[in-house]
Amino acid sequence: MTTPFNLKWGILATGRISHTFTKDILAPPSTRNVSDVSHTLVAVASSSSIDKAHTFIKDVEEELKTAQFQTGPVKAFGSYADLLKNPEVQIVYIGSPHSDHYKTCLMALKAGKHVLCEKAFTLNAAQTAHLCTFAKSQKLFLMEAQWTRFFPNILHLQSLLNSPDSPFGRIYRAFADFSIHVPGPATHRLYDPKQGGGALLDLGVYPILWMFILFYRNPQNALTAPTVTASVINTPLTGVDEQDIVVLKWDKLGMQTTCSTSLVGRTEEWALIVYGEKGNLLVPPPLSRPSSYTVHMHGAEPVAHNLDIPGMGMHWEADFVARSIAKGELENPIMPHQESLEIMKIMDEVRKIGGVNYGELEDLEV
Ligand SMILES: NC(=O)C1=CN([C@@H]2O[C@H](COP(=O)(O)OP(=O)(O)OC[C@H]3O[C@@H](n4cnc5c(N)ncnc54)[C@H](OP(=O)(O)O)[C@@H]3O)[C@@H](O)[C@H]2O)C=CC1
Ligand SMILES: O=C1OC[C@@H](O)[C@H](O)[C@H]1O
Repeated sequence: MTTPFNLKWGILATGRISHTFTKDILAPPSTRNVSDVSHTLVAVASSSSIDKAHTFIKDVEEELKTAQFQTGPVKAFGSYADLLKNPEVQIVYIGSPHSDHYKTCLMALKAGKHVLCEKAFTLNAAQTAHLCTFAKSQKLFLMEAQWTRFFPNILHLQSLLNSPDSPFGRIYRAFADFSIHVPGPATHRLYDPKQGGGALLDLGVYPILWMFILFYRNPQNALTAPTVTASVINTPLTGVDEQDIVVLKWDKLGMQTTCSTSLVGRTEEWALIVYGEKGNLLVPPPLSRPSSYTVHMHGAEPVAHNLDIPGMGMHWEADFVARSIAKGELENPIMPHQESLEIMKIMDEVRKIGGVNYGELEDLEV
């Protein structure tokens, strides 16, 4: 048996999702039948206090100990810049708010680190384009953490729907929705324009990315971006988008898809319905991590397929990142730069229609 490629991670930001991601990547790869790659946590940084980094490490270690997982010595830092000076760190995971992604990605790339950055990648397409070009010029790996794309069953669905012999036949249309119910307060990350708040960047990215999973790569679509129309309602609380309805028209496929998202009135029952000539595909909420999908062929009983997800399921994207880095790839073919850019362009268009902008945070710092 060959030794697995081990990737050494630094975590930037000690919030909710960094915690989930860190626990997932430290679960033994054997728990998900993986043997070619493994992950080590070498450092954690908080932008606000070194105590938060220490607490984060302690909490993760405590939780993993209970499950009898092992971590090695982990260094704590009180600033992102300090962690980036650590030569042991090969890649950073960025779990800060949307408004911080561009600045921190750029800083990490300038420090010579590979980067996996949470969704939404940046505040706008120009920032994404700049990061992708810069990462390539530095020969560094860069990826937006669209983790849902890496679930084995979702990769299976992707190839099924994009195959010339798709069991669903011609697809007529599809509806996807990711809505939750968080009616405030104005200081909440989702409402705060200084953190890149609003439904679209946080949740609306998922219905759009599902349409990319299912349709963008269809051979007949020839990697053509859809045209976009949208309707947006902004919240009186802070002016960011509370509700977005986005219609994507895929001319080469002769179909259109609806993507909706809202911070109030959460999705019930089905989050995605794909209507096909021979049958329908139904996916329950949340679209970030559905626990099953149902195939309902016309004239037959619906068949539910459960997704077996150890932990939260964020390790799968990390495994693919490790494989890319082991091979010297600068982007991963499952989540390539071009798709992040196309999705960001769609969201730019929607924000333009809704008049939502983040002021100087949208500038390009170089
Ligand atoms: N993939 C997924 O399923 C999910 C992804 N996300 C994404 O993760 C990111 C963070 O979300 P989440 O973890 O819920 O957010 P949290 O508010 O829980 O954590 C964000 C962390 O970012 C750091 N930070 C850096 N700059 C700022 C700033 N200006 N204001 C506030 N915090 C800052 C802070 O850590 P410190 O002080 O230590 O630097 C903070 O704890 C977002 O991009 C979001 O879209 C969120 C939830 C689920
Ligand atoms: O990515 C996400 O998925 C789950 C949501 O609850 C969260 O707000 C969002 O950031």
